[in-house]
Amino acid sequence: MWCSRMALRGLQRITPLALTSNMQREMSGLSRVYITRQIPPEGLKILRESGQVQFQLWDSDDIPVPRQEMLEKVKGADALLCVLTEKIDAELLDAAGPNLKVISTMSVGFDHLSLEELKRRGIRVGYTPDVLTDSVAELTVALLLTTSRRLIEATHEAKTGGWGTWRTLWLCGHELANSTVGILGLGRIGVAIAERLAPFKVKKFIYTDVVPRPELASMINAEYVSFDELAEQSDFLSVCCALTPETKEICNKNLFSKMKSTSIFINTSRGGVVNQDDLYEALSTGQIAGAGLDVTVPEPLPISHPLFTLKNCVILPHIASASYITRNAMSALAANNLLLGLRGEPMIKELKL
Ligand SMILES: O=C(O)C(=O)CO
Repeated sequence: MWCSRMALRGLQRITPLALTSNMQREMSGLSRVYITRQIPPEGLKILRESGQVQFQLWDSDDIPVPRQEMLEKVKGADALLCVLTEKIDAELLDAAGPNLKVISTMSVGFDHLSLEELKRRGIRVGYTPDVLTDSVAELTVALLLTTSRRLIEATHEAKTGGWGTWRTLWLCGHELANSTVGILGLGRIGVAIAERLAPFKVKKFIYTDVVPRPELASMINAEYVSFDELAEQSDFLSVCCALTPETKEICNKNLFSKMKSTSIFINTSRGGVVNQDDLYEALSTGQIAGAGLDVTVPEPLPISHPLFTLKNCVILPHIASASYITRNAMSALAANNLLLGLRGEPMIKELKL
């Protein structure tokens, strides 16, 4: 059902069957929005109270909207609010039709959006950077320590009888003190991770990117190095770059073969930047010491996947931004971007296409 503020208060029932969507829109004066997921309450509240839109949503957080359902439901919409599991491509934009003016994604990543198509059609795109930086940086540090200090293995041993006497080299890991931490793709999140790691007495931060980022680098005293130098020198390598055609599977056997056998690889960006077969090889042969992944291809990673068999690989189910505050902030920002976009005003966070 399309829900406007009035309808939600039970003052008005939408929608006489004989009217086309354009007629309904013109009569109500409200823009039509399709929301592809049950998003956290802050965003829904903003949309409801705006008096600007009527919306219809896929009312589940547990199952993504089936593609066919979405293709039908977007017909005639003025705006879509989506999450990262929905592919917004030419087929979907065709299904939505010419009224569609705004896509607002509740994510900082935008690899699920066909940007060329959106640009060609003059559709504006909102996204949600910044509000999730703290949460993602925090989780990255947690994952890094969990992997490097082998916490999952350790709790498993403690629970299952593997805890014998105190042993001199049992469950030894790698420490951050005096280490070199490398960041692949320096942006807000990379800086926030480094700021949190610095108090662990990291010796040096290095980074690589398409071009040097002196302003960001100066915040964490990081040195710009080549891709190969990053691989060779990092004791901990944290992937923070966006997934683009250029970064697809950039972490492959070429990178892993240059890393130290004591190095820890961490990925909280997108699974697609890693060649998982090459990573499995590097982990299982001891080419690198361990990997912590919050993101994989596909998601969810099938439980039969070989990476799950490795003790030195910690896999999380894409939860880097999963704190109540952050997810509500993302939801609110996505709603506000959408409303501003529909009014033809600058969004709070808009992708430059
Ligand atoms: O916002 C994103 O892009 C995410 O991956 C959510 O953590």
